[in-house]
Amino acid sequence: MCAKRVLSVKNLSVFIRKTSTMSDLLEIFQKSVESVQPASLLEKQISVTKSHLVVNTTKHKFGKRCHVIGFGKAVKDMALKMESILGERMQRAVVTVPVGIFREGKPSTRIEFIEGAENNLPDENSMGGALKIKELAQTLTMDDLLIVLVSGGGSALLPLPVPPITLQEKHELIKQLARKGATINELNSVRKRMSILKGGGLAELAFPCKVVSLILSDVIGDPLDFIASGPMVPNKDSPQLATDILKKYELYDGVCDSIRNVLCEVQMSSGNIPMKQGLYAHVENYIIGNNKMAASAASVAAVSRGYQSMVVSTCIEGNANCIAISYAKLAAVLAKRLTGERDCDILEKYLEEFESQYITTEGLREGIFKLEDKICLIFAGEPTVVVTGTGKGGRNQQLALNFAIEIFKLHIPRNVKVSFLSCGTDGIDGPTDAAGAISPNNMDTNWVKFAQDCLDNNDAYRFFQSWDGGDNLVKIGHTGTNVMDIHVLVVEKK
Ligand SMILES: Nc1ncnc2c1ncn2[C@@H]1O[C@H](COP(=O)(O)OP(=O)(O)OP(=O)(O)O)[C@@H](O)[C@H]1O
Ligand SMILES: O=C(O)[C@H](O)CO
Repeated sequence: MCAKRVLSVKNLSVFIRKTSTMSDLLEIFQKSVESVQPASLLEKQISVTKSHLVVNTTKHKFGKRCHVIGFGKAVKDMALKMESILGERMQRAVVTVPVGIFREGKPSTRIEFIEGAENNLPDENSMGGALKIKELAQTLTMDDLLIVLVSGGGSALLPLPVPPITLQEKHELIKQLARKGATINELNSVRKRMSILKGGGLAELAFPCKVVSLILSDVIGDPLDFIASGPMVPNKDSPQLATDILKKYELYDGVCDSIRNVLCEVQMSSGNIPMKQGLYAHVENYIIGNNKMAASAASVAAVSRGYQSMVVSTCIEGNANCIAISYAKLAAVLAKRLTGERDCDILEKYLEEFESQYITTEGLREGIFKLEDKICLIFAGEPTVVVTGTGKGGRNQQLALNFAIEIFKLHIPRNVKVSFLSCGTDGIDGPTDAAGAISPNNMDTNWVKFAQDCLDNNDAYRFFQSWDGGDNLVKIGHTGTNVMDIHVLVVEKK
C-alpha cells in the first residue's frame, strides 16, 4: 500500500495538526501496516518460471492446469497480484471476500470474487462461495496445481456446515461462544468439527491435486491449524475437545440435536482419520506474512525517527485492561530511569514480572537496559475485551484509554513524556470507523473521571470523539491487510 492510502489526503490535515510524537506514532504504525501488504509480500516471495511456481526458493510444478481459490479479509489484493503473476496460466479462480471490499470500484479481472460475511459473520453469500470452492476442489486431478490464498476472517468466509447442521445453527453457537469470551483457538476448534472444509477438509477434497497455500497469519504464533480454522492442515484436536470447550462455557446442554449428533459421531469415530496419517503430502503451506514482520518494521521506522527501539513481544494476548496496567507500569519504571534514577533492581524486578505474564522477545532484559534516551517499545498481538457495557468502542480504543488512566494514577515525572498508540492493522477496531487510538496524555481529574465512565460502559469511542476534536482517533479505513494489533509505547524526556 502506498503511504497516501494509509494517511489519505482527507486525513493529512488532521495529521499535520498533531504533535511531533503523535505524528511519529502514526508513521511508525503506517510503516508496520505497509510492511504486511499482501500484494507486496507476494511480489517479494513468489515468482514463476515456464513450468514452475516458485515460493521463495522452492519450486512447484504447474502441471496441466493451475487454479486459485481464496478466502479471508486480506485476500483481495493477494488474488489480484496472483492473477498478474500467473497471467494466462491461471485457469479458474474463486475467491470469497468481505462485503463492501470493492466500494472504491472493482478492477477488471478474471477472478470470480464472491462478497459475503457481513460484519465478519458467515452468511448465505459466503456459504455460496464455499460451495463453489468445494466443487472446484473436487474436480482437480494429479495434473493440476491449486493455489490457496488464506487470511484472517477466512473462517466466516468459508462456511459449509456438516449436515444436518444448518448455517444458522452453527452461526448462533459460534456467536454465543464468542460472547462468552472464548479464544480464537477455542472458537476454531469447535468450528473445525462442524464444518466440511475446515480442519483439513478442503485439503482432503483437493487430493490428489498438488496444493500450495499462501497464508497471511492473524493468530499468535502462526498455528497453521487455527488460521481460518486450518482448511489445508489435518485436524489434530482430540475428538473430545470441541465438546469440552462447549461444556467449559456452559453451552453444551443447550446445543441443538444436529450439532450434538455431529459432535457425538466425531467422538465415536475417534476424530478425523486424515489421509496418509495426517501427513498431507500433497499440500505445502507457507506463511507469507505475520505480526512479527509488522512489529519489526515498526521498530525500524522508530529507529529512523531517532528513537532507541525494540520489539518487546509479538504474543500479547489476554484481557485488555490487564495489559494496559502492565504497559503503564513498564512506562513508569522507564520514566524514572530517564530522570536519572538508576535503580536497576526496580527495572529488573518489573521486567521479570512482565516476562512472567507475556511471552517476550529473547534478550528483552539486556536490550531494555541499553535504552536510555528516546525509547520506543513495540508490542504486537490481540488482547480481548469482554463487552458488558452498551457503548461503542474496540479493543484498541479500550486499551489506549485504560493506559491513559493508569498513567495518570502513576504520577510520571514532569520532565518525561509518555505516549501510546494501539491500533488494529486491518484499520477497523471493533464496530467503529477507527483503527484504534493514541492515548490522551495530559488529562485532568474531570477528564479522567469521564474516561473511566466511558471505559466502564465500553464507550471509548465517545471519549475519543470528545477529546481534542477527535484527533486521537486513528482513522485510516480498511488497510487491505490483517495481522492483529500493534502497540507503540514512547517514553522520552521533554
Ligand atoms: N464497545 C466495545 N468496546 C470495546 N471492545 C469492543 C466493543 N465492541 C466490540 N469490542 C471488541 O471488538 C472485538 C471485535 O473487533 P474486530 O472486528 O476488530 O476484531 P475481529 O473480529 O477479531 O477482527 P480481526 O481479528 O480480523 O481483527 C471483539 O472481540 C470485542 O471484544
Ligand atoms: O478466520 C479466522 O478463523 C480468524 O480470523 C483466525 O484466522
